[in-house]
Amino acid sequence: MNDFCHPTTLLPTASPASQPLLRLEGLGFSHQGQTLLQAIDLSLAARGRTVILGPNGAGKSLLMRLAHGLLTPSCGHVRWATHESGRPLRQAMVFQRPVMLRRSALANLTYALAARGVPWRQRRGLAQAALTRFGLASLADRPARVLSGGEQQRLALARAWVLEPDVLFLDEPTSALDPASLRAVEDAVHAFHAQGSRIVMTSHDLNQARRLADDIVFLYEGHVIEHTPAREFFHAPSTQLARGFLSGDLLG
Ligand SMILES: Nc1ncnc2c1ncn2[C@@H]1O[C@H](COP(=O)(O)OP(=O)(O)OP(=O)(O)O)[C@@H](O)[C@H]1O
Repeated sequence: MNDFCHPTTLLPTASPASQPLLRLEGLGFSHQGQTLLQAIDLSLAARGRTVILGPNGAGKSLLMRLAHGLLTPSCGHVRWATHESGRPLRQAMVFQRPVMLRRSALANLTYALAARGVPWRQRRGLAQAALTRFGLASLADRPARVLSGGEQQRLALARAWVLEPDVLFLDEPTSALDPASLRAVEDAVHAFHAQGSRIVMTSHDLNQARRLADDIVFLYEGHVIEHTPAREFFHAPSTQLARGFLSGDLLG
């Protein structure tokens, strides 16, 4: 048992749809006796684009992985709303370094559709439409793993696109991309948002956060220091830590 939180179990119990989309309650994560995230209480509204900011090692990726269910919290609760029908929300995640199957670009998408239970007759058409949407139609038969970094990131976005996620997590999706690829990713974020996906992402690019965010979660040393509308965060951060971070004084 950790000494930084009360013993508890993960209860990913669905909340009524009228509740916030996601609630993190007393969330903590420790590893080998080291506390990496502590007492995270966070509520995300049903719509919008949240950008998680903070210095290197603050716990941004950990927070997203816990929310997405890739990691189990040491304590606290992750509570997702559901659809009115009771069906769980569909989630997808795009990583800094795309994880591609050893198959063609097209097959990476049809495989994801199969895993989602989409009938095989529909898979190829949906996959081709998504490749076209992301400017990858001419690369459909190329092995996904030989694509360039920017192409792979667009393929990862296309793979998320075909799954029509209610929630899309993006973990530093544009680091190591050139300006054109960065622009393509940001356009995709707008497109996902416009078609109803809830966006939760991390970034080290403050200009990108200004362009994309509706609200900012500012993390420091495993704690949520601020969660405020983006305009407020950038114009009048309420903590010294956030001011230091924005002025470049706070190094990771
Ligand atoms: N699965 C894991 N198990 C144990 N420790 C982890 C795990 N993932 C990350 N950590 C550790 O947790 C701390 C926070 O890592 P995290 O990747 O969340 O930081 P970050 O804020 O995303 O940093 P960066 O901006 O450098 O990507 C680091 O010390 C890291 O080594």
